[in-house]
Amino acid sequence: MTDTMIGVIGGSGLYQIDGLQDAEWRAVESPWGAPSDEILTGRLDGMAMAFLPRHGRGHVHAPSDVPYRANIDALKRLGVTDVISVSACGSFREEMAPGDFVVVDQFIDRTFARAKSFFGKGCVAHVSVAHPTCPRLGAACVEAARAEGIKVHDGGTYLAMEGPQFSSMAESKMYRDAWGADVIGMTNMPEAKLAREAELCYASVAMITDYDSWHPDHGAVDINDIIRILTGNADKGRGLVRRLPALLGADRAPCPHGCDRALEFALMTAPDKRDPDLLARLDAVAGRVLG
Ligand SMILES: CSC[C@H]1O[C@H](OP(=O)(O)O)[C@H](O)[C@@H]1O
Ligand SMILES: Nc1ncnc2[nH]cnc12
Repeated sequence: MTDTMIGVIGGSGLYQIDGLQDAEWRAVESPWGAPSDEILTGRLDGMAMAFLPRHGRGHVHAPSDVPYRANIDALKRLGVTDVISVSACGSFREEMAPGDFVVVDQFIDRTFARAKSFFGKGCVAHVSVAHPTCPRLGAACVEAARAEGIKVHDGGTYLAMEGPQFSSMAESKMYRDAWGADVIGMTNMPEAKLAREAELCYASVAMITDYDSWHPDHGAVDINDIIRILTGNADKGRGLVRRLPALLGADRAPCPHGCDRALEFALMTAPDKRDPDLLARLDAVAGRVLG
């Protein structure tokens, strides 16, 4: 058993959470660069928690510029075991309406301008992302959302696009009709892949703000509409987070899905061929298997 520590990555419209005891914004250094912002640490119902605004307070980082590796490394360094990613997204499904939440369980990664791995030359590793989110953590998010009275969809495929522009109508229809995506956003990749490499359980709570551009009765995505929905959603997101300590419990059994052991058989580079500089940077992410 280890102690559960929840890390929340707040997306657009969620730049802080309230109600933490001993709350303190802390600068966390990472060998992967500076995280998006300081990290708010504290305790919620006795459980350690860390909150990091993905775009920084004041929304300074564009989706392509979010320091995803530094963010995940910094959370791991603080002792986080379970990451809840909160994001705004567009919907490809009539029944997934603005204001609803989706606990995402699959991704299509269309991003192309981001560093996607902690590993590489000098320490190659291949982890599985067949099931990129943690079912145990996702189930807790669904339960927390229902307890808060939020309309939540249990499962959905999130298409991660590069942005920062929204999709054309042709792209939107292709993602929906040909590719079967349910929602679209710009940030959950490579975040989810990096969390897996760092052996962190990861769940994605997507808050629907719009119908992207496929819907015949809705026009193009309008940022003003998104902000209006986000303002209403932020409190719902905070309510969901407040319920998690009671649902997850302080004593953390090993993840039944193996998220916390993802690197067990992943390292390929022979020990004598490993790059000491890269190994030093991997101290938090892969210390368990690198020794
Ligand atoms: C404010 S609309 C576009 C912006 O919102 C989403 O951000 P996040 O996932 O951090 O909530 C989307 O991915 C875009 O970055
Ligand atoms: N339609 C959309 N496409 C990409 N990211 C989004 N974030 C919120 N709505 C979005």
